[in-house]
Amino acid sequence: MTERETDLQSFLSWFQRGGGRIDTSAMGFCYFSQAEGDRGAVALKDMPEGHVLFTIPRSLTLSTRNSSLPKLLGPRVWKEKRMDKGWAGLILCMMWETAQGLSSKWQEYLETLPTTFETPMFWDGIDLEELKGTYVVDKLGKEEAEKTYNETLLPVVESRPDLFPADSIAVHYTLEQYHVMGSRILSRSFDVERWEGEEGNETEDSEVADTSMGSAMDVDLPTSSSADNPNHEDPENENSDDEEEDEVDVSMVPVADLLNARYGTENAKLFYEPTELKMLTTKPVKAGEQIWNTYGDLPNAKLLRRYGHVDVLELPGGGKGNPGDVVELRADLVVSALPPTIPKSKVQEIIDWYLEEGGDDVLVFEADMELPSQLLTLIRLFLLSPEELKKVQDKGKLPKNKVDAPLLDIVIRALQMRMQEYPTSIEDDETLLTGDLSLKKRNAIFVRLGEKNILRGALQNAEAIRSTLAEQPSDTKDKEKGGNKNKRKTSSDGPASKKSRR
Ligand SMILES: C[S@@+](CC[C@H](N)C(=O)[O-])C[C@H]1O[C@@H](n2cnc3c(N)ncnc32)[C@H](O)[C@@H]1O
Repeated sequence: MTERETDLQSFLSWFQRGGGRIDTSAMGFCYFSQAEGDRGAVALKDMPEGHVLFTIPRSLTLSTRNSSLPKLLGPRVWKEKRMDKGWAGLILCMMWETAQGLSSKWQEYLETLPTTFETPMFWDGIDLEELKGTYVVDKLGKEEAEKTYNETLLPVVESRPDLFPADSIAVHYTLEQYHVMGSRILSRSFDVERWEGEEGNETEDSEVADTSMGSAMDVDLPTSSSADNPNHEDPENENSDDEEEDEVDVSMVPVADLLNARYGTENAKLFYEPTELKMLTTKPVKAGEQIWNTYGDLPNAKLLRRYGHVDVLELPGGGKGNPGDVVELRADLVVSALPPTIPKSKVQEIIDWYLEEGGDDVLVFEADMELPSQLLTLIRLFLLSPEELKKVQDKGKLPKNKVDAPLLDIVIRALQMRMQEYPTSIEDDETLLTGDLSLKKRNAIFVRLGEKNILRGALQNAEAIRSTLAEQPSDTKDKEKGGNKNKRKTSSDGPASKKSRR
């Protein structure tokens, strides 16, 4: 047995001693290549849907509810110091539990968690250059994380030398450790819904545990596999709804976090019960297949940013990539693509009104290459006459999609400008992928190539609609709505009710 295998075995023994149960006749853990996720689980026999692969006592999950640190600091201080907001509290608990060494209940678990990551958060400037054109770097949230560390976490640590001895600060409570713990949470935590009446829900402790902002994987009610508990976004970038925060504990869930995920392959999911969590198969699984959890079939940009890997599958239209890819187009780029004849003051007024009405500041193109309806709506607003615009504003309703040549010209210009944000072409990237590449570079190329392919498809779609319109008699041109009568499609859903959370 290699050293890594021995470590994994001793971790699994710890798990079982703590009350965790694994059906070892049905499932085993093994090592894949790093590009394929390192550790993972495989089925040892055929299993039907609903087979219990393993169970985890709630007491073995690591959260601000289960760690003793919040109680030692005191619930009032915990809240006052904003340890109940975002992930700072859980990060501090994980740091503190690590510092406790053998006396921490989770020592063996914490020792198995990664200390290095393939996520761009840890890349140097040269590697980050490979992501130019994607919005990944803008969303890393490194500065925000550093601010939270310096302004929120460190003052707590320095205020209680009895809990955080001075000589341990430089070892366990550093900024580097803060990023490591944050990355562990980002890539491995679960939103675990509280069970009604669970200890602490009505007591002072429940206030202590009211913390959560984001996590990696879903947990479902035992009775409903469709009742998704949607993932929050990362804490380093976004705020989540307080209501949702009240209902879940962001938790590190030993063993459940050993499962990898790949687009469209989920065959197991975590369900919660009053005292334990259960990993069940969600479809029949054959012996030898990998057990896949779901991370939500995310686009490669998000997978890379959160988890440090990308999904590369055969695509229906040929080539390889992630069918869940998307590309984002910022509304300010749409504004830059407008004809100079539209006065700046009008542009600003329209943008302000559009955002107030719930329009999105980022327009998302998906792999189906459809033109997002919000994009069409936004551009239409700029093309309305002052009278039409006033009518729309008086009604307080965004206009319906109407696709015509002036609108498509702007769409095409915006897409071309977006494409120019990438320093390399699609052909460059395809050639690069045939060579010998570092994992980081390969992953970055798949992210940007997936986005560019969508942009190219959307551009071709827009050009095709424009040509179809040009061929039509002039009296029918303006009547086309949303491209329905054209072969190529535009998206038909209305504007989102919330601004995008980036
Ligand atoms: C929840 S953990 C899964 C267990 C992990 N493989 C391990 O060795 O501990 C998530 C991490 O696994 C890796 N991973 C998961 N799915 C993957 C995939 N399809 N391809 C490559 N890496 C994957 C990524 O590094 C990700 O951050």
